[in-house]
Amino acid sequence: MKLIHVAVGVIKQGNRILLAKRPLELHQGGKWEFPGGKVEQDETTSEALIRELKEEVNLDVMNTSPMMEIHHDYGDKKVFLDIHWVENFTGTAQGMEGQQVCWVEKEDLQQYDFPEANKAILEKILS
Ligand SMILES: Nc1nc2c([nH]c(=O)n2[C@H]2C[C@H](O)[C@@H](COP(=O)(O)OP(=O)(O)OP(=O)(O)O)O2)c(=O)[nH]1
Ligand SMILES: [Mg+2]
Repeated sequence: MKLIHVAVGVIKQGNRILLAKRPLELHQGGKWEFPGGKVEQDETTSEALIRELKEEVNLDVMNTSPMMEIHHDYGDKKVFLDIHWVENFTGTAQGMEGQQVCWVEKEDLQQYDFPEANKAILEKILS
């Protein structure tokens, strides 16, 4: 099975984290995610994340810093999530692909339905 390298951003503003809802037709559709997307050839994770966050949520990101890496097998798809913190950015978050986005207080994150692989990310954010 193909392994997909995904750049994922935990975007932080004060005590809040940005979430986006995955469109229903996509893999893991209908669940909440930390915005991001596939890393293309010849791109670093940070470059991919900066590109994706502009495309998906219209944020201009200055830099990112590595947070954790997760390998997960969904059965129909294997992912390598390369997760970075994003704290330096400008702009107002909006769902550029029609998806819902929202800023959520850290303490309220557990009320949202995430893909299975995200459990460890939540633990890290709350630790
Ligand atoms: N962006 C993001 N993806 C996640 C998270 N958790 C998680 O398991 N994933 C998985 C779901 C998808 O299989 C994959 C992300 O793929 P993607 O966003 O680049 O691709 P996509 O499904 O939107 O498809 P595409 O149209 O961009 O090709 O990683 C998360 O928190 N954020
Ligand atoms: Mg995406």
